[in-house]
Amino acid sequence: MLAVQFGAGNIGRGFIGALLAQSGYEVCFIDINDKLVEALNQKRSYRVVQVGEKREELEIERVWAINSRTEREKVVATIARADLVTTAVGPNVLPLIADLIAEGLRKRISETEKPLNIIACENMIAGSSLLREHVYKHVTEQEKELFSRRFGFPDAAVDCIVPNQTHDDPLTVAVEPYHEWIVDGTKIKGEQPAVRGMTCVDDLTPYLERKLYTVNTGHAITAYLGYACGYSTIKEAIDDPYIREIVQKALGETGSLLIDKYGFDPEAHAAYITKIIGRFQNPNISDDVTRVARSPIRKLGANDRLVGPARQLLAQGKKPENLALGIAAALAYNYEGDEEAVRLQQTIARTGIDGALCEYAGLSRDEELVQLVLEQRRRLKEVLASCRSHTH
Ligand SMILES: NC(=O)c1ccc[n+]([C@@H]2O[C@H](COP(=O)([O-])OP(=O)(O)OC[C@H]3O[C@@H](n4cnc5c(N)ncnc54)[C@H](O)[C@@H]3O)[C@@H](O)[C@H]2O)c1
Ligand SMILES: O=P(O)(O)OC[C@@H](O)[C@@H](O)[C@H](O)[C@H](O)CO
Repeated sequence: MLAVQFGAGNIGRGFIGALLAQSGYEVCFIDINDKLVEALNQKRSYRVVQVGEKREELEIERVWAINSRTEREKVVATIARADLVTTAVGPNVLPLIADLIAEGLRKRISETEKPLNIIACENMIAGSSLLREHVYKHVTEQEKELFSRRFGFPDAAVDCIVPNQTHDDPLTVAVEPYHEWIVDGTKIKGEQPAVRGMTCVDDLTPYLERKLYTVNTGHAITAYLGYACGYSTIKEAIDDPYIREIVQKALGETGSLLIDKYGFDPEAHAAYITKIIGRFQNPNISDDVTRVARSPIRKLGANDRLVGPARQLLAQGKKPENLALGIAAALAYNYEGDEEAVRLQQTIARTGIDGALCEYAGLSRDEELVQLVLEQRRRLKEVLASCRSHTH
């Protein structure tokens, strides 16, 4: 069995590629990073280190790579004979790989009738559906019909914290021991892929929203408040009782939404939140706040981890003050090493906070959430004055 994994980065190697290889797939990584591609082809294996209470090392074998910048034909031919295609490249990159996938699927149709599933493992709502839309921009109406019968684009939720790596060996990747991979089983074409650790469900939305609006909401607020308070890592930030309290309250807000919408058991959900905060505190992982805070414009998107739940709560007549504080902190994110942060600050300088929320979060100036965020900006100043890094 052959799996094609777009993205040989942190989650690509540390989680998706590792599970695929452990399930008996030969894994072909597609990436544009010359160093990674060369190293994978030279070594044909890499090490995954699970760092929890216990440390466990796994050698991931039968892997190789193709550089999609220089070897397009090879990528197309490999997709044509693959048994599964997955991606972990970042939501903004999905449109950039769509033409290559379309070409690969076109070639496949000329060679075999076997169905194929393409699963985008990105932190977003309906990532595979979005990838399908982009792929369909590169095919004819007639091809679309055949593609729809033959190729599945099941959406997925993936959860495993994989920080930026700092080993001498460019392929070794340290990951947390926790992981979850849930796929929309109703959109799979042909047989369900046999992947260890992957669960197929009939209704993905509750799982996807639970993950994005708990793990990623909490993570983002920790990162933006942590950055504002001068912390470097997620652990340092969440260990500040002031920040932890706000994160806990924000997750109480998203929790009330999720319990209401999907009927999750309140006690089980409270335990889920506790577990997640414990994951942020993992002493064996050093996760930079700037990794978790990356791409603030994407993270301020209308359905993303901050604005998505905040808008839904307001529609229910609730006032998500802590989410709004998180949004205010995201808007204050001015890290110069992040291209989106720089653009966000330029937009704010030109149009104000409300202008930026209209442009990036799809809000209108008179919307309640905009007012709430403006109010919470004042509270942000108090937080900065009270957090431990400033009081010590
Ligand atoms: N790291 C995590 O903890 C984690 C967990 C769950 C989900 N995710 C999601 O997985 C995705 C990737 O995150 P990551 O942390 O692994 O990022 P990363 O930057 O470590 O990896 C992304 C990889 O994609 C490659 N890439 C970029 N453009 C490409 C292109 N045009 N074609 C092929 N490859 C290309 C990069 O070179 C890089 O190796 C994101 O959507 C992220 O939200 C990450
Ligand atoms: O990958 P992003 O930029 O959407 O979000 C940053 C982190 O919150 C994210 O990568 C988490 O580590 C991951 O989603 C945990 O499952």
